[in-house]
Amino acid sequence: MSDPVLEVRDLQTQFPTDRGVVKAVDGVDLTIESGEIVGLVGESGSGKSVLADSVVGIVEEPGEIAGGDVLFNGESLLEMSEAERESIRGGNISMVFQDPMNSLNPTLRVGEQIAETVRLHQDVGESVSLSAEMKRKIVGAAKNGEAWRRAIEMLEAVEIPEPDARATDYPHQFSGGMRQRAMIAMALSCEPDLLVADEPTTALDVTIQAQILDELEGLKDAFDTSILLITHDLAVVAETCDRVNVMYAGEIVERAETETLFSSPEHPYTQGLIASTPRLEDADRDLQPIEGNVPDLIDIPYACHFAPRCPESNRECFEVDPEFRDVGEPDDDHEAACLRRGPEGEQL
Ligand SMILES: Nc1ncnc2c1ncn2[C@@H]1O[C@H](COP(=O)(O)OP(=O)(O)OP(=O)(O)O)[C@@H](O)[C@H]1O
Ligand code: NI
Repeated sequence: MSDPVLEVRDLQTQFPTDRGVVKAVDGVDLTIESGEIVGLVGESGSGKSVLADSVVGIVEEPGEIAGGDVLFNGESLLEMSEAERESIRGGNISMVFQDPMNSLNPTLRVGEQIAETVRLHQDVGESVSLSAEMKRKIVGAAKNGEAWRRAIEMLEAVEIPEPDARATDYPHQFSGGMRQRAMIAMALSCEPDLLVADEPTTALDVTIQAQILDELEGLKDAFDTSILLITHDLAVVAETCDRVNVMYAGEIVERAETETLFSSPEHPYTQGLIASTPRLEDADRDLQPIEGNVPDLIDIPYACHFAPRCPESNRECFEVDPEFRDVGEPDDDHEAACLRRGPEGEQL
């Protein structure tokens, strides 16, 4: 089997502060195989964005990766020279954010920005990973020597109506949904192997959100891009992802295929998240919020970070670090890090 597109190993990302070291990512493992959409879900403050930033190499100073590794197509991003990392960031890994205004330049026409990305990052003639149809279009555009043409094709690919005309608009002339599409177009214009999308639809209304997620799935196939999709919205995960990682207070606590995770969640935190989420199947059921809050990530003094909020925790949970164990059906590839779960006899 080929290397996974992304392999995060025992990653630690920390921020020194006056009050102590914030361990925002505290020993995370995460893998994305080629062609997968993998969800990363968890409450606000659990470390999802810091994990995403670590993967893309844009952790804000004075934050730093204090341990572990990030492998991209089998190669350590942390061992590369800054120049090599830059080149990967420019072409092989792209990121989209919640607020497209952070990525779009307000003073440049949308088409120009995408064309600029095309010019900077890619020799279009060498593109190999696209679907035949997309390739015909794009290579066709390249033959005309027109990054601009390609920018329009990209806008068309993300279903911006009248892309020829809209390419000459400035970002503020686009609706929120169109800006988000434009940003996705820009991110995909360099044909990345991996797209890291941090809450890409959170600011949008539900209908537009659903359309964009649909498109993202289509684009994943057309461009052969794997996606790490970060959200605190379980409904988004349920609709879009192949597999899900649940993150809590700097750690991954459960991972499974999406269907499995929703039909038989194992970790008490995941169960709590699902029980507190309104937009899943049986909308009528009573919502049960998880009591308490995500802890301050400085020096959490107990072993399982969820123990104080967990309805099932006992003394061991505060004292013994929970390792990942297989849970659920034997062939399910379903793991949870909870002392109270796992094979009979191993549970505390
Ligand atoms: N620059 C920073 N300096 C200090 N602490 C930080 C910094 N950036 C993030 N953190 C801390 O890291 C923790 C994780 O934050 P992060 O933004 O990754 O959470 P999140 O899961 O993405 O939440 P949300 O769903 O609200 O986006 C938080 O406790 C946050 O305060
Ligand atoms: Ni975030």
